[in-house]
Amino acid sequence: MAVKTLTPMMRQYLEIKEDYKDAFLFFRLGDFYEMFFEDALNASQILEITLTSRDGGQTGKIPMCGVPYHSSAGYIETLVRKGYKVAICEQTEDPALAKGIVRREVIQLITPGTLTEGRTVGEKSNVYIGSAGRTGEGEYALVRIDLSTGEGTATYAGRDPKSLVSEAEALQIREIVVPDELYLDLHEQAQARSILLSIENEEADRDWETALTDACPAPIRPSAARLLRYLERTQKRSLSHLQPIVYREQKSVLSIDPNSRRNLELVRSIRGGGEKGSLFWLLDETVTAMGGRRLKQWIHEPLAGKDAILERTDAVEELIADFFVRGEVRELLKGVYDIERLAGKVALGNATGRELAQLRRSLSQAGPIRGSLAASGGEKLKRMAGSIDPCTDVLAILERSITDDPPISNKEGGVIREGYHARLDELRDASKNGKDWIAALEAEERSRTGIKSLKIGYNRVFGYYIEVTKSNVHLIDQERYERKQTLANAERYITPELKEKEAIILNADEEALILEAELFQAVRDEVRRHIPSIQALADCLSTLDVLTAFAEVSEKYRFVKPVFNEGREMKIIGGRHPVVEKMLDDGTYVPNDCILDEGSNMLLITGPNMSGKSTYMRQVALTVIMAQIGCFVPADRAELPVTDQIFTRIGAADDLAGGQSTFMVEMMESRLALANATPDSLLLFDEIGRGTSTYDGMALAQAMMEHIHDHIGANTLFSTHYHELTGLSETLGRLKNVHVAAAEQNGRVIFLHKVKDGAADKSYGIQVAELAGLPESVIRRADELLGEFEAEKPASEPYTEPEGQLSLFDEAGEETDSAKPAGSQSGLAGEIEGLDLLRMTPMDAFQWLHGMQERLKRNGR
Ligand SMILES: Nc1ncnc2c1ncn2[C@@H]1O[C@H](COP(=O)(O)OP(=O)(O)OP(=O)(O)O)[C@@H](O)[C@H]1O
Repeated sequence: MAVKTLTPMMRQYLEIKEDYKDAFLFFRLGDFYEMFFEDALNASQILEITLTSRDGGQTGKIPMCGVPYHSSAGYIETLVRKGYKVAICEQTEDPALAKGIVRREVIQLITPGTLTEGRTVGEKSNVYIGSAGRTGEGEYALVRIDLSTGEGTATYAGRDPKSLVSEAEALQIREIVVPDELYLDLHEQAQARSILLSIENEEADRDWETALTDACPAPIRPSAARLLRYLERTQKRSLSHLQPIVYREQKSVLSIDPNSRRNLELVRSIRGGGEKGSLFWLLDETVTAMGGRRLKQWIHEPLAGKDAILERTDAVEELIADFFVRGEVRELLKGVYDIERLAGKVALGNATGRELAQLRRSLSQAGPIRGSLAASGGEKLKRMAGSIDPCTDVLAILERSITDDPPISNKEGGVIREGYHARLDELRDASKNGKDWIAALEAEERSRTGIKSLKIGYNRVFGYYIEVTKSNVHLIDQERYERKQTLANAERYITPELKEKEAIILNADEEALILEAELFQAVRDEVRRHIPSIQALADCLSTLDVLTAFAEVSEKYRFVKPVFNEGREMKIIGGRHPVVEKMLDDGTYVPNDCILDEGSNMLLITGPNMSGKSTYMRQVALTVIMAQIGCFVPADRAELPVTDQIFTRIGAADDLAGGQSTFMVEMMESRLALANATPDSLLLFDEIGRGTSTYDGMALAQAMMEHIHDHIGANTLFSTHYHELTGLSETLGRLKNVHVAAAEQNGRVIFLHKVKDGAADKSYGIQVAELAGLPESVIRRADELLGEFEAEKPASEPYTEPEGQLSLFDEAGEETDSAKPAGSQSGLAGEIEGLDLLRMTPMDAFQWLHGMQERLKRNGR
């Protein structure tokens, strides 16, 4: 484009746009933000606003669209939510004083990871911006910061792009800042998960001591530095509320891989995707937004150290015991606003008078909360009381300076309290006296002239005026009144005294507004100096909120305090799935025990479809997680080890977004578990291998169980429909069979949901299908076919006699007669034994099987 031929303003636009090519440039023009060229074409479509054009000088018409300044927030949010960036370009000098074109600058770049306000910024959710880098060792470092609250954490996140991006997704990161060289590596994965990648190659030159906690390892630091640089560059505001970034050492938390978090429905349910039905939903009895966010963080990162866990569970126990203190604390907490975000707003410079009043109200609750905890009998609660600093300095400043009920916006004044500043009081007095004088004048003029309808009004153009209807004009003193404006049926006048008072009032008002803005700014700056203590208080109160919520739910749902042992034994008596139990809501949930010990730490769970196998497995995982976030657990009694990692392979949440097939996801999750699990881990495998052919599936399932048994030794729950696998308990010493019981009544299956020792005897597949309402004809036919299959199959074939089937895989083979296929196939076992499976491809195996089948057919003839 021939830039020279453009108007000067469009040249200014293009110069600024040059630096923000990847963003929508909101260019301030009077009361509008305008967009031009491509931006206008795209935004008009996305935002469904009218596309117009503007004269661009010799270039002709330029596409343009705009949104009013006052309602811009919603439009900005829409664009950012959709993954775009918006650069806000303001006029940075007074148009009245500008020589030529008004100076304009981008004052903020709003991106998906830095959107701190708006409808869609959930109160109880964090908005994280992340930053990734690669360490010398080839591992990814992942740092995240919530700009609205100032908190930041850092971790290592695996070695491949997929694990990094899915970890970022699990950590609710919406945008990842990366250096150039990582962009291509991560691009595809990030796009699949709707995470924006932004490039930043420079590092911030902030004081590093304050940006990171000491524990943060050196390889992570460059990622943090780039993130801070990006924030400095895009926000162009004070970031003084950013707290030191805390390093999350993998060992200190119970690690749950992203798929497992999803599968276990920790913060979101799989069906529907909302919070309802998740563990968070069940436990969230917090009363502050900060508490809600803290609870989510805890659920994301349960603890893995006994002492740290006991700090929490002991406090919960004390809060349960002290009903009175708990009630009082919860009541007081209800008066606490989101001080963490309020502190963020103070730092970012956009806290209003009303928000400072909210901060004041919140701080005023801290003292009583501390008092209440201190008066309780509990040792932990007393200790918590000691760590609450109610920020009395800040409270005193706010009490002195801010009015009781400031208006939503600061524009009209009314924020600074009377008595706070002598000059402001004087000005307000002057204005008030002037207004009183005018009110008196109105009364006086009415009685003097006898015109009842005479009134004194005000508008911006003419200032104060005396208005008299036309029919009364003859009654006034024409000498004293100067006519200023004529309306349809009234005349407006001024008098010299009125103008004199007007000058006093307007000057006083104007000066008062300016002074008030200055005073407010000073108060805000003063508060800003105390941000670290406000954040410390926010930290204490959010923790307290979550602990009291734990006490509430634990009492309400009859949870018990878990006992942690030093070993790996797990003894859950009368355990329940807390969410399913709540959903049933009729007391029909059937509690079950789960005992894993030295002798048997692997359970192979069989039972009909719908009997409750997967619910049972999930309840064990949830019990472990609840215990390790410091909550009580849904059981009559629970003795638990401290688990270091949980891996699950539970169906339902297939990674279609990531472009994986069901079976592939299953295998990848299994690989993750087998590669990373330790003896202290908990593994849950729900129907492994069902995504492929029966033999493949069964073979994989058995091989995995053997591997876990022989090489990992972790507590493991394995559910299966392959009854053939139940014989494995004979060879794997620590594997125990259990089944979820069902009964049959009049040909119909009845689910008992009770977990019992031993393997299930029947699968009831067809009965369950009948329950699901499959057409009767199909059910009848299936029954018929089942009868045929069972009758046709020789004793040695799968499905009829578990032991027989199993022996096909049995190394020894010759132990049972049934292992030897009948008659002429007597060499089969030997041949199978001779196969070098590790060197065979699936195709080889298939061909071998095919050949074998051909032989059998020939022999049969
Ligand atoms: N202990 C229990 N008490 C009461 N109801 C239960 C219990 N366990 C499970 N249920 C109910 O049974 C339903 C099916 O449970 P679940 O999905 O765990 O079965 P499953 O055996 O894994 O089934 P499938 O093999 O078909 O996947 C659950 O939705 C729940 O409503």
